[in-house]
Amino acid sequence: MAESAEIKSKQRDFPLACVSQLSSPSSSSASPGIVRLTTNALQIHHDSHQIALDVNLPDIQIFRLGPVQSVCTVEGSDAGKQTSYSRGVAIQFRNEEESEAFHCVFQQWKKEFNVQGGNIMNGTNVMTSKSKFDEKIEPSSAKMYFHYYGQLLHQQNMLQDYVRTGTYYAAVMENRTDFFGRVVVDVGAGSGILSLFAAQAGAKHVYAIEASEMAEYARKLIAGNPLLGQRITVIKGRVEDVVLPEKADILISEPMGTLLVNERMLESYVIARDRFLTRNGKMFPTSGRIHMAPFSDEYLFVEIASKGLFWQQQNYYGVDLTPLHGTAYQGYFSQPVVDAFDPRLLISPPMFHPMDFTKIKEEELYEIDIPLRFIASVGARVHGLSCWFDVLFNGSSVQRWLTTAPGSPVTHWYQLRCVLSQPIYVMAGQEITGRLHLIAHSAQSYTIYLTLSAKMWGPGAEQGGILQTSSCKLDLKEPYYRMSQPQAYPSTQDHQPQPFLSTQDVKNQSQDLDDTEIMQPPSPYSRVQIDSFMQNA
Ligand SMILES: C[S@@+](CC[C@H](N)C(=O)[O-])C[C@H]1O[C@@H](n2cnc3c(N)ncnc32)[C@H](O)[C@@H]1O
Repeated sequence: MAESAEIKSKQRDFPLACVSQLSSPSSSSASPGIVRLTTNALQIHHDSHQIALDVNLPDIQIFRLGPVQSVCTVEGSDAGKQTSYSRGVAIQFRNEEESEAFHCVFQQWKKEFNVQGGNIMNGTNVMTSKSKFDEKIEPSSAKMYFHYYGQLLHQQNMLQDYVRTGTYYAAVMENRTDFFGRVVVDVGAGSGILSLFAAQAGAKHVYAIEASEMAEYARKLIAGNPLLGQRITVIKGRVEDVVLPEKADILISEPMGTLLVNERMLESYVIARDRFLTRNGKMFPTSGRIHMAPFSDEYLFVEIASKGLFWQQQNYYGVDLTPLHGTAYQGYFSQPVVDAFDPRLLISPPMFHPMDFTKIKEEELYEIDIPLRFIASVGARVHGLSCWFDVLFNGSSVQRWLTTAPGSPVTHWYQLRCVLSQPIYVMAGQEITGRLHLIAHSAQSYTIYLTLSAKMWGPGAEQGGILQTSSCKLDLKEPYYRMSQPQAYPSTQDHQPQPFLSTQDVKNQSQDLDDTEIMQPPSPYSRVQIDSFMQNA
């Protein structure tokens, strides 16, 4: 690609020896048109269509140059000019426009990274002004969060969720046209798997942004797949902070946490959209929905209520524990339960709260207020609200859903249930109203406020009945993980979400499963007419 050329900076007399390999300036996977530069002591010398850069340390910064006339690299040190460098790059542009375009990007980058006198002051690609991420998130939370994702075992856990990873693969491959020849940004790339999928689908270039130490492993994985890897650039940093040299045609990401919003990574996805995506660019996933329905599960309720019994001992080694019983009891009910439950536990058709990732504002994710209204299909004690989510890949060729609904193939997200310490009773046909109010907190999660109400029939019904209301406050950051083995549901790859199976499907599956694989016996109160859900869903 690059031709040998003798280039000399007119500003400084650079001893440039020329080589003919564009990829020479960096150790790994430079692509045509991209120069990777190590940048701790970067200087730029610009003379019309020529640039020379001194580069020293191995922090990598990337400039997408567009077509360049020639690129030369040089090894050595410019001791006579009081500048030392281990490697230098000289770039000659074909015309003034290309040169100007490069300089615009370079000046913006210098400003954002506080590069003074050719040196990056903080030595990394982190902005010195307080980042949007730091304004919202406690440093201790962020540290633990990125430490978690920096470990291969946790990335493996996600990769081994075949419903998840398989759906992403299918969504990308079935919509190759959305990736072919396009610039892609992988938001929170982790191991780099989605970047590699995008490259398989023919992406022109993929920027894989990853904040944790996993970025190093991603580089390794990508370097080990050179045919794809030559079109992928891993950038270690947070999407709130890194600067990209060009806009993306499509974003790909897996930013979903429990209840869709846990981890608050959706906000980073939206920030990435505003920072990197071209107007009318695509997002994979494109939108999501939080689904909710009241459930009845006596076994779960008794299990949680019993946990606090320990604190009812009046003689624990001579100590009366009962003063803490109330606090412990409430504490157990403040943990949302994460498990895969039988959809027959639902007592009404679900409702959902939609989110369009292409339009939603980041601030709208700080507080999510959902009014609730259900009609009970059966008479039962309502023990709380169950929640799950799905996301849509709205491809140009195929619309593919990834669902985490109860009764669908189990994912590593399972489902989430908020359990009331005071259940309410409803009759079939009765209206249940309430509110699910999620307030984001600085530990990358949400406080959940749930209220469910129903009007009791019977005495007083003529006046509108007696209102039963039950409320609870939960911390999404502190769930009670109650999962057993994943259930052996057959994997479906249908294009539409199937939040519910028919009653017959559920029966058939129960017969297919070993007893040990069934999560819990159905609640005696779970006489749900699932077929009616299908009609209403
Ligand atoms: C759920 S994992 C998904 C990883 C990978 N994309 C996949 O599908 O297997 C999310 C990844 O995003 C990274 N991440 C989260 N917030 C980020 C941010 N603000 N900037 C960059 N990376 C982030 C995490 O470190 C983590 O590796």
